[in-house]
Amino acid sequence: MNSIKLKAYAKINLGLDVVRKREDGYHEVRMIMQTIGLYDKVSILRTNNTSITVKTNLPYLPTDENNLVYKAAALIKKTYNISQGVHIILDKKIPVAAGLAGGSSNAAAVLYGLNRLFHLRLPKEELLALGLKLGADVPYCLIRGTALSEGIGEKLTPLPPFPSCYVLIVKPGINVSTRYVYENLKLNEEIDHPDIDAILLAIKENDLHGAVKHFGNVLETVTTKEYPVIGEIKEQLINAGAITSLMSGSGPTVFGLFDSKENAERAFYHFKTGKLGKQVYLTGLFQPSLKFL
Ligand SMILES: C[C@](O)(CO)[C@H](O)COP(=O)(O)OP(=O)(O)OC[C@H]1O[C@@H](n2ccc(N)nc2=O)[C@H](O)[C@@H]1O
Ligand SMILES: Nc1ncnc2c1ncn2[C@@H]1O[C@H](COP(=O)(O)OP(=O)(O)OP(=O)(O)O)[C@@H](O)[C@H]1O
Repeated sequence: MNSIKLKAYAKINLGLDVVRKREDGYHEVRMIMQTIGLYDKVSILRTNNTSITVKTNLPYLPTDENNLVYKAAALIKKTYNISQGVHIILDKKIPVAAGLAGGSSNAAAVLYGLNRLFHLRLPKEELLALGLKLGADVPYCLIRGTALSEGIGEKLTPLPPFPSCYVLIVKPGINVSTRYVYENLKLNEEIDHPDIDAILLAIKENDLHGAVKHFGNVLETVTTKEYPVIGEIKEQLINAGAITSLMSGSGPTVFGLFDSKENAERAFYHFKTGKLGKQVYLTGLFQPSLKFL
């Protein structure tokens, strides 16, 4: 095999709670993760030289060692002493710096792909550990589906599939750095913590409406203050018939879940033709039948 083509899916956080700040600056989290149908295409080709080259459809993305796919390939090459080079073609559709783990998902695809291409036969634990070196969301992006994520994102517990629904993604035209959001989070008594255990219970009972009642993201306390557009999108999603609306990850993307196709399509049209959403996608949940790991 000389090449491999993969789909790298985006995630949303159905619940995001921060338990405490660790001494190293990272935060201990409890999150419910969900893969959605929006994906980037990642093609990896073995070459006749020793270098890593990256090509992407987005001119503003780095193609050097600052791209997470480059980092993932370099990590594999160095760790397993591989001299052969690779060329990676990245066709991006997932909004960048959006809270949808686009870069992390691309990196996970490269780890998985190179494990296959170079016949490394790495055990799951080893791939997950390599993933964590690249970013807190990368291990989850290898597992995919519905999962509980704890620690800084490395303690993963697969969950039963979240009940089926429509997902509307609305990203306003602002960029938010994950690091900035965590650094500015104030964990005081005023913070409203989502009830992650109640969401877990509802998922086990396949209770869509029961689950969404408990959704919440503590990182909104940082971003909605600074960017009121996030709150406006959340409100408009509810007015358009969403059964819940929430910011994903560190934002600024907001998602709405719908139990009716008609409402979801009407809301899609509303945001597509409106001013608040720069990038708008109507998709669904993605439950992989074939897991990366
Ligand atoms: C916001 C989420 O996307 C939710 O899924 C993740 O918690 C962030 O995952 P990520 O973007 O893969 O995070 P990394 O690339 O490892 O870290 C980016 C920055 O976020 C902060 N960070 C990240 C994860 C975490 N549990 N605590 C943190 O404080 C750190 O300051 C770090 O400098
Ligand atoms: N393959 C990649 N795809 C997207 N961004 C990348 C990639 N490699 C490096 N980056 C850089 O990483 C930054 C964050 O990108 P990304 O799209 O992964 O953020 P995110 O969706 O907020 O991730 P998360 O939800 O994990 O916080 C961007 O500023 C971008 O320049």
